[in-house]
Amino acid sequence: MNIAMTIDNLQKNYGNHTVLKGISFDVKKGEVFAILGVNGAGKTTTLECIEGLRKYDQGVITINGKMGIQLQSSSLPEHIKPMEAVQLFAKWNKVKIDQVMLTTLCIDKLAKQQYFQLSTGQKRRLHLALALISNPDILFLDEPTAGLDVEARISLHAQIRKLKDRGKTIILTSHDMAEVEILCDRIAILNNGNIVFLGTFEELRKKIGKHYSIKIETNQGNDIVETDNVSDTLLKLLENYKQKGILVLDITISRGTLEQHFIELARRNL
Ligand SMILES: Nc1ncnc2c1ncn2[C@@H]1O[C@H](COP(=O)(O)OP(=O)(O)OP(=O)(O)O)[C@@H](O)[C@H]1O
Repeated sequence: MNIAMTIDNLQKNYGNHTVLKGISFDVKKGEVFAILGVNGAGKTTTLECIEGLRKYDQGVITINGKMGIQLQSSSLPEHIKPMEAVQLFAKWNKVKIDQVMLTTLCIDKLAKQQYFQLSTGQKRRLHLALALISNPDILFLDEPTAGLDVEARISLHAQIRKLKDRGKTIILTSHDMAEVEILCDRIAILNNGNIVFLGTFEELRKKIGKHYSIKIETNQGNDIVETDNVSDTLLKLLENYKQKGILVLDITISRGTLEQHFIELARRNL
C-alpha cells in the first residue's frame, strides 16, 4: 500500500461556523506534505481531526501506520526535565529510548534545565523527540519552525529531511512559503473551508500561469513583469524600450516563488 493517509469528505463545524466543507486528499507514504492557508483557514483543525484530538461532523479518515504528533508549546508540566519527559513517553509507548535520535536532536545537552527554562527552539526539538519516541510512520508537525531563529530553522529542516530519508511520512503546516518550497513534495491550500489547490509546486506554477518574473533595469528605472511566455514578453518589452530610446542595462529572469503563487491563488478565490 502506497498511501499513508486518506481523508474523504472531512467536514467540521464550530457551532454554525463551517470550517471544513468536506475536504478530501491522500498523502503518499514517504511524502512531506504541507497544509497551507491564511490564518484561520482550518489547518490546525484539519490536523487535529486527523490526529484524533478533535471530533468532526462528517467524513472518513484512514491512516495506514503509527502516528507521531508534535506537541504544542504549553503541553508539558513546567518543571519536568527533558529526559524525564522522554522517559515518561518511552514508558507510555513501551519502547526503548533511541539514544541516537536524542543525540541528533541535542536533547542530551538539555539535562539540567526544566521545561519552562527551555527556549522556543529547544522546546520544539524536545517536542519532535517526543513525537519520534514511538518510532512512528507518520509524523504531524503543526508549524514546526514558527518562532525559531535561522540556525534552529535550518537544523529542523535537516531533521525533517533525515526523517524523510528514513521513509517517514511527514504532514506539516507552515506560514513560511520558502520553507515549504524546499521541504515539501506536495501541498494542499485551504481557503474558505475548501482545498483550492492540491499538488506539487510545479503543478501550482502551471495552474497559476504567470510563473516567470522578468526584471529589467534601464537608465530610467526598473520594471518587473510577470509572464508565462518569457520570449514573447521580452521581445515586446525590448521593442518598446527601443522605440522610446530607453537603454536596457540588465535583465533577470526568475521563476515565481511559492509565496507569489499563494497570494495569487488567494486573490482569485476571494
Ligand atoms: N475550539 C474552537 N471553537 C470555535 N472556533 C474555533 C475553535 N478552534 C478554531 N476555531 C475557528 O476555526 C477556524 C480555523 O481555525 P484553525 O486554528 O484550524 O485555523 P489555522 O488555519 O490553523 O489558523 P492559524 O494559521 O492562525 O494557526 C478559525 O476561524 C477559528 O477561529
